[in-house]
Amino acid sequence: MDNLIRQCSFIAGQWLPSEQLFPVTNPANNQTVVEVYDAGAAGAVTAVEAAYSAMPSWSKKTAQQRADLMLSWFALIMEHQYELARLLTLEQGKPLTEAKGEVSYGASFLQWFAEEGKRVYGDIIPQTNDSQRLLVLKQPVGVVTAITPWNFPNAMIMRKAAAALAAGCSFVVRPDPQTPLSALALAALAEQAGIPAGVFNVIVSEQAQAVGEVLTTHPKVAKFTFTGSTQVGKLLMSQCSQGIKKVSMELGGNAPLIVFDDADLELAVQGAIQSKYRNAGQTCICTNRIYVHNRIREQFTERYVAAVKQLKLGDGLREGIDVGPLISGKAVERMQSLIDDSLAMGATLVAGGRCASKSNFFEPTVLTNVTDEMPVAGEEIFGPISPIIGFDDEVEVISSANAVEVGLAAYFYSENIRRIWRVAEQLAFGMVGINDTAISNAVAPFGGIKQSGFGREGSKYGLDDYLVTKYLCLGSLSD
Ligand SMILES: NC(=O)c1ccc[n+]([C@@H]2O[C@H](COP(=O)([O-])OP(=O)(O)OC[C@H]3O[C@@H](n4cnc5c(N)ncnc54)[C@H](O)[C@@H]3O)[C@@H](O)[C@H]2O)c1
Ligand SMILES: O=C[C@H](O)CS(=O)(=O)O
Repeated sequence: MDNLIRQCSFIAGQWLPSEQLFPVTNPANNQTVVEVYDAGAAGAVTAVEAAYSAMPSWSKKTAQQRADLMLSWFALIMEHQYELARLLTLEQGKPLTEAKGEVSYGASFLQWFAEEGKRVYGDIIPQTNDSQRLLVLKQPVGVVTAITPWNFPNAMIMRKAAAALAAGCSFVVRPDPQTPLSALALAALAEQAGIPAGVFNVIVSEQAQAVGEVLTTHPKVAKFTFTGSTQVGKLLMSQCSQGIKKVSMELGGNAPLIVFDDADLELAVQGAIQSKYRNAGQTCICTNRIYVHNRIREQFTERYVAAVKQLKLGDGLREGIDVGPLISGKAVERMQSLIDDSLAMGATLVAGGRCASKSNFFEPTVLTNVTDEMPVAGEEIFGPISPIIGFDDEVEVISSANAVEVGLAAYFYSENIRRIWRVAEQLAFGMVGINDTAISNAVAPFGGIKQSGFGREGSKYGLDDYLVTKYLCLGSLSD
């Protein structure tokens, strides 16, 4: 067995087995990779208690001492980048090149927040009378719990854990049970790096609701952070309200990609392909709707379809694969119904559109003559389908782009600087890619508005969610 594969939850620096095992399967062949122990709600309680006990000594360390340990962890992750990537592809399916990218992207948050943690400044406020001195302290919020999704089983954890640890908080995460191996491997490397027991804990369990209850309501939890669907985010947010936990939510998206008639067409085609088919379309910021000005729609579609047909579909462990399997048979069925519904409503299938029998491999698909009324435009696809929608007018297309309940990422292509500023300022999204779709970066604030959630991960804003502001009023100082 690879030396980074673990089968037990990591709690208080211990690998804890349990009574119940469940399989982790490879979506490329539905074979069991390994069985893991289900820690259940009891394990979650033990982890929260362990994080609570670890908090005082961890928060008392200097920012430099925490940074040194975080950078040791960073170094071990990068040293084991290939092993971590292979494990990620085995459990999630993405091509190895993408998995390696995810591992280094996740690790970059350790590097970034190791430094940011050393710049958590307070304030001295000019006093309004001579007998008082007014100060502001920033302090760690306390025990942080997290629930993360299967589509980025490494980076979605590191994007939270790095900020929490840098702020002086201890951390408990429950990864999606379809993809727990990456989280457990990260825990093994945290242990090797000398991250103290109880500071970073991983709970593996299929009991989503029961574990979620603990992580959102336990009295010793100060903050909860979630990455996942808007639907589940709403439920978990309501659970957090019982104890008024500090909350951050990274939820669903429905990204428009607008190609204006003054766009660099080749740039737009390549950017749309990258954004649409990364992780087989299973990312929160994947292009979900492609709006193309009618004057260039035929040209764009021809080039785009030709590029889509070049994409290689297959097992992510194989060389030269561009698109891996979807996470499950359920995801395949959803793609098929989105396509069937769209065709029934007048869309045209011009590439792909089916799945190799009894597998999770869904062909990269392109639909044209799509309208905003079709589910494939209104819903988050989370798969390898490109809906192309024509438009004539800038005002009309901005209104269409914004006419969704979510607001995570948006993209557009134009070579006109006046249009760039006009459109960028009117798009109702947390992040906007302009003539580029590779926008994710630890130094930049990642997050959405509307029903895509709140809070920002990465950037100089990323620590705010893990700190509390305390006002000190030092009085009776005058003689
Ligand atoms: N904004 C972001 O940064 C971001 C990143 C990745 C994914 N996402 C979103 O996540 C969704 C896809 O991921 P998913 O299918 O894993 O989402 P999901 O909401 O179904 O699951 C997310 C996590 O929540 C857990 N969960 C599900 N129901 C729960 C419950 N009742 N109580 C406690 N935990 C529960 C799941 O096991 C998983 O670990 C998409 O909507 C995507 O846009 C957003
Ligand atoms: O799926 C959502 C992720 O946040 C995408 S990325 O890893 O930040 O690009």
